[in-house]
Amino acid sequence: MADHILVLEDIVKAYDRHLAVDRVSFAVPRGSIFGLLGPNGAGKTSLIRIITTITQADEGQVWLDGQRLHSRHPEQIGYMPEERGLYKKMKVGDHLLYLARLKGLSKTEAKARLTSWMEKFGIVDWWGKKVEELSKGMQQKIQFIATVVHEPKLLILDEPFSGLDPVNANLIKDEIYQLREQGMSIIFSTHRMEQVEEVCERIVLINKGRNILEGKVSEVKDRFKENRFRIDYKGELPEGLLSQVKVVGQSAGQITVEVSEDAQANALLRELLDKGVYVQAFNEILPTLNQIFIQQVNPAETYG
Ligand SMILES: Nc1ncnc2c1ncn2[C@@H]1O[C@H](COP(=O)(O)OP(=O)(O)OP(=O)(O)O)[C@@H](O)[C@H]1O
Repeated sequence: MADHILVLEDIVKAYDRHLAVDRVSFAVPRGSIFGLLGPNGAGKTSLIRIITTITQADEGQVWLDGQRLHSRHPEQIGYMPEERGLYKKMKVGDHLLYLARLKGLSKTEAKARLTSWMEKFGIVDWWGKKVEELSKGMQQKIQFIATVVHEPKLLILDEPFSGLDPVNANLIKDEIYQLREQGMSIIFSTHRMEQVEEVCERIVLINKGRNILEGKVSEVKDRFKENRFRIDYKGELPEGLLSQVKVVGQSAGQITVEVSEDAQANALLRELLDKGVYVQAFNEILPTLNQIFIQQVNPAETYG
C-alpha cells in the first residue's frame, strides 16, 4: 500500500435498485498518471464521487495515502469535474480566492499562489473580470488553477482538455506533467483514447460497474497484440520467402504478416536482409487503446 496513493477494495454502489459499481478494486501508484476509463454509464463518476467523499460506498474500503478515507481527506484531493461549475457573476480573482480558502489556504497564501499561477498562464489581467466574460476554454483554465492551487496529493481530472484549443490543451498537459514531476498523483478520466495513450502509465477499464481490464498501458497493448508485423521494402521480394508466415495484407512496397511466435519475426527479418531486400521499416502492429476499448466493451466488434 505504501507505493499507492489510492487503493479501492471491493467497492459497491447502488442507486435504488440499479447497481452502478459492482465490487471494483484497483490501486493508483504514487506519482503516476492513471487512466480511469469506461463507456458512458460505466460507473466512473460514481467511483470518483466516492473517492472525493461526495457520496459513500455501500460496501468496500477506500484508502488514501495509507489511511482509510475520512472527512478531512478532500483537502488532499483536487477534483476537476467534467461539468465545470463556476459562479458566472463572480469576479475571477474573488472566485479563485473563495475556492482556495475552502480548501484550507489562508488568504495571503491563496493570493500568492493564485497570482503565481495566473502569471504562469499569462492571465493576471483576468483577475477583475467576471466569470461570464470568459470563454469556455478560459473558464477551464480558471477551473484548473482552482483544482491544483492547494497542492493536493491526488488530482482527479475529468476530460481536462475538452473545449480547449491545441495550444491551451498543451499548456495544461505540460502543467500536469510538471505536477507529476513534483510528486502529485493524477487520475485522468476521458473517452479520448489517444490522450490516454499519450499521458497515462496505467489504466483501469470499467464496464457496467465492473473492472474488466487493468494494467500498464504497454502491457495491456502487448496482451492484445496479434503478432502482426508490417514490412516496408523497396524492390522485389524473392520467391518462397514468405512460406513460413501468414500474409494478411499486401500492397506496393508493403506487406503485413502474422507470425506464430516472436522468434519467427526475427527470422523473417534476418532472411529479408540476407536475401538483399532493402527493408525500410519492420514494425510490430500493436492494437491502439481505442481498438482494445471497443473490443472489450463491445466484444461483438472486431478489429484488425
Ligand atoms: N444519482 C443517481 N441516481 C440514480 N442513478 C444514477 C445516479 N448517478 C449515476 N446513476 C447511474 O449509475 C450508472 C453509472 O453512472 P456514472 O455517472 O457513474 O457513469 P460514468 O461512467 O461516469 O458515465 P459517463 O462517462 O457518461 O459520465 C448509470 O447507469 C447511471 O444512470
